[in-house]
Amino acid sequence: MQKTLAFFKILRNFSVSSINNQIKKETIKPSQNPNTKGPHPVAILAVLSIGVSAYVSLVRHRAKSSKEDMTVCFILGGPGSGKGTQCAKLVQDFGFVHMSAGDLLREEQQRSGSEYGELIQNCIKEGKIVPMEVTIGLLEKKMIESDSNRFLIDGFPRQLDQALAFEKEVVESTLIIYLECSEEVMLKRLLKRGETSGRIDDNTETIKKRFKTFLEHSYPVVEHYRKIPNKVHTISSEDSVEEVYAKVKPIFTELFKQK
Ligand SMILES: Nc1ncnc2c1ncn2[C@@H]1O[C@H](COP(=O)(O)OP(=O)(O)OP(=O)(O)O)[C@@H](O)[C@H]1O
Ligand SMILES: O=c1ccn([C@@H]2O[C@H](COP(=O)(O)O)[C@@H](O)[C@H]2O)c(=O)[nH]1
Repeated sequence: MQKTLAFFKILRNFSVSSINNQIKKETIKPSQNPNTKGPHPVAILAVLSIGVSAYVSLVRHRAKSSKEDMTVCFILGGPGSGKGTQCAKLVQDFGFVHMSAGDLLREEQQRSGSEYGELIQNCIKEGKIVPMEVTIGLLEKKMIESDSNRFLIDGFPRQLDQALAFEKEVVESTLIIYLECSEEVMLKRLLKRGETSGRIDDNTETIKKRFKTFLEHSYPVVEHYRKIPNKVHTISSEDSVEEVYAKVKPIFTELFKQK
């Protein structure tokens, strides 16, 4: 069952309080850490209540999926390379659940009461990467809540340590699509999108920072997976949406023929 979601690890890890604890571990000195004397009763209650609903989802999910059925694909590429656009088409043709890490973070940022709102907003504005405990927690939650066994993870992992953590703690990826696009084309697309998107990072200053972060931190993820034969499918995404999809679609047709 290695390829199946590590459900019990998820139950162990997944909960807002769990994310809190992991982040607090990084920021609270041991002498200040209230957890050193054991979990706070409120934390136990939170874990229990979240755990019950997660367990219900788990039972529903497990009934529908087995490890052999799980398909988890990372859709990677620079900002504006067309990841979300291609994912939308794959959802229609192959019934994937599309999980955009950026969208999940923006939702969490806007969720009233989120204690990560400010952190996420600052990272997005500066084109920086949000700590992986937050992102992986949100991805896990969405996977647990879903009844599907086909997932497209768009724009994650953003960094090699995220890739390693996700594959160890959650599930191994099936394949990776890397959409290759020049900065010139991506900049043009993002500025056009910025006319209507309302996104705080679709502006020249932030886009330049996002390009830098991509090259320094995210591209090494692609290079890492390229060491595994046939794992990464590199597709030029400079052509029209339909032309790009004509290269993407057969990869999945072939994949599901084998499954
Ligand atoms: N092949 C294409 N040709 C022309 N425009 C495209 C193409 N693919 C996507 N676009 C447009 O470019 C913009 C960025 O596309 P999309 O949101 O899919 O990229 P992304 O890689 O998901 O971006 P981000 O990482 O910033 O979320 C959108 O406005 C989209 O309509
Ligand atoms: O795994 C992730 C995904 C995204 N971010 C942050 O969000 C913005 C926007 O991401 P898009 O994929 O372009 O929607 C990105 O620049 C990061 O700041 C992240 O930290 N981790």
